[in-house]
Amino acid sequence: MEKKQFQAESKRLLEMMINSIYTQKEIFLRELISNASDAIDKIYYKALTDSALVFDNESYMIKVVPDKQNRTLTIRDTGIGMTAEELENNLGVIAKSGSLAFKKEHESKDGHDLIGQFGVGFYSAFMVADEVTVVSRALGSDQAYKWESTGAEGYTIEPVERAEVGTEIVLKIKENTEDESYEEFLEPYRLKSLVKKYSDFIRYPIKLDFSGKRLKEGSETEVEEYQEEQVVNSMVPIWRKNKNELTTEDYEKFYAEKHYGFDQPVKHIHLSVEGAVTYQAILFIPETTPFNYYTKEFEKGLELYSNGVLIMNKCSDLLPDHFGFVKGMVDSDSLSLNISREMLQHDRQLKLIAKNIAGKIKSHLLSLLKDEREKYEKFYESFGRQLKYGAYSEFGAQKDSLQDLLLFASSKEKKLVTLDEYVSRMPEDQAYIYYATGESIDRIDKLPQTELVLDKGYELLYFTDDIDEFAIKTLMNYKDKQFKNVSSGDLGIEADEDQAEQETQEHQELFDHMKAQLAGKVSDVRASKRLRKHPVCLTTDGDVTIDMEKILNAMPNSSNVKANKVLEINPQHDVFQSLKAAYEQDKEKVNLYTSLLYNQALLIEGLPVEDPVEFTNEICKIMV
Ligand SMILES: Nc1ncnc2c1ncn2[C@@H]1O[C@H](COP(=O)(O)OP(=O)(O)OP(=O)(O)O)[C@@H](O)[C@H]1O
Repeated sequence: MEKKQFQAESKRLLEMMINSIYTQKEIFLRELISNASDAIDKIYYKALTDSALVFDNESYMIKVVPDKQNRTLTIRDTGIGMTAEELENNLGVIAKSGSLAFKKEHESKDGHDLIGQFGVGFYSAFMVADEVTVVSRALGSDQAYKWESTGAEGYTIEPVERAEVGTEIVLKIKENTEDESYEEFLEPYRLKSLVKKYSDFIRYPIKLDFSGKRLKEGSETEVEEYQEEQVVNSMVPIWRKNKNELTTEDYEKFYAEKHYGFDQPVKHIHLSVEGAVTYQAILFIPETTPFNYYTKEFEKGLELYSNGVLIMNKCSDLLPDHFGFVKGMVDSDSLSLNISREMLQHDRQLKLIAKNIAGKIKSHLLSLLKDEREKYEKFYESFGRQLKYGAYSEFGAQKDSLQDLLLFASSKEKKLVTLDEYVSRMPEDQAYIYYATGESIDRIDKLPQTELVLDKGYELLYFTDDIDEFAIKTLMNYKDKQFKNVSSGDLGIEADEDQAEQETQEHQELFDHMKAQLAGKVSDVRASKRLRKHPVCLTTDGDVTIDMEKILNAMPNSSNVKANKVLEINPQHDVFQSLKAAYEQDKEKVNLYTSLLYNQALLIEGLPVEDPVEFTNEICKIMV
């Protein structure tokens, strides 16, 4: 029999294919199953226009048969088959896709879209096989043909007998090497898991035989041998089903089966979008943070399917960072895939899908916040920090779309509130949105700086997360109301300003004396407008607050940021009377008091005293 040579380009291409196009050997099964599914689809198409042909779903299937003894793996289908000419053209010429030609001839409009388009998938078989044999009988023909090849050397075609229409591809699986085990492709359970991974939603049943030993039904000791055929794929993708037919349990089951997480998602979003882009998606908002979520190891992304076949496990381009917690999948037929299907060629479609998805996620989160507050708060506990970080990063590029999703603890009923809730109940005379920073709500409540704002009956937001103040500084304002740290120089509460200024002027000499003593530590000492019961506190002038100073300086490579600190003294407090008296009689005592008051203010702020030994000595001095 004459051995035909692959065309010269084909020969090179085949070598390239076997060695470099695909990164994973296991995808050969996906490619062969996709071809088998295409071949069945082609009968379906023909039946649409040929009344003599009846397409009844029952008769069509794909069977995968491993044979360990002969070291072969067979993929058999009941599809349209190939004539000798088609075998020659489709399998003898690499990069020639019979499926693409067929697709052009039969424009599909009903979702039965063929998968093949490049004319290379078949050759991935040579990644795991030394020899590939294809026996095929075309629809409408009595004669079958056998195509056989051991790779780059060429192929033979000869007539053979085959009872049914369809194709059978037999792979002679390679011997194991030191680094590679090919044998795994002869294990039914491994094959099943590959079908589940890549081809679960192929429309036709994919069958595999399983055999082994098991306990006889009803008996606890008697063992029997069994052999059974199982359909291993789910066939109908849940995302192609009508939302009305699905229950929350169906979605939760899908979430668990797909190993998206061990938790129960707080919400699922089922999308079926048609228009500028066409895609289906099922997205989940998880409840709990994956253990590595806030680390570099975490990889965001959605599963990407094209025509029901898995293309990419984690397509990160589909999700913006601030929604990186979302799990799920997208299936679109309108993507341009590259030859190995491992990458997307033009990302215009993908960008459109990603933008569309981000909008949908946002609107679903907003409706969760509005209609199911408790669930939203649960979600926010896990991923709120991500949203705040999203508002802050990229110089606030996303702040407008994220600000309404933010929640902060508030002094009113000690609950989480949205910025909108805060602003909508602000009294008319309140000019700013007030917040205080600290380690915990308890600590903040004890801060002297909060006294005036709370006395006024204004609501206070508690910022206990490092990112809070940075996020809010990026927002700058919300509904035209600026944010104001209760420790900032000017609180915008008018009534007390004049009096404080008067007091500062009255005692200017004393304050100047104290300021000179604290040179390099504080930029000013003045009478406080905000203190009620406490004698002293630290505030800041300018943009950098004490908390920001702490956070920025704790970062690696910090550039030693300094907040402009101001020591505020409460002129109504008894301590101030002692200070005044000392200033008139004993300057040394003033210095001692100044140092003590400054160190107290540091402690209240949660900052370390600069010289603890000196500080305790000073306390002893006033005790004796
Ligand atoms: N099981 C099969 N039954 C019928 N025809 C087949 C079968 N397998 C392959 N073919 C034919 O061989 C052609 C080449 O297959 P191959 O997998 O190389 O490329 P493809 O499926 O067209 O494109 P892709 O590279 O995108 O998978 C197919 O287009 C199809 O016409």
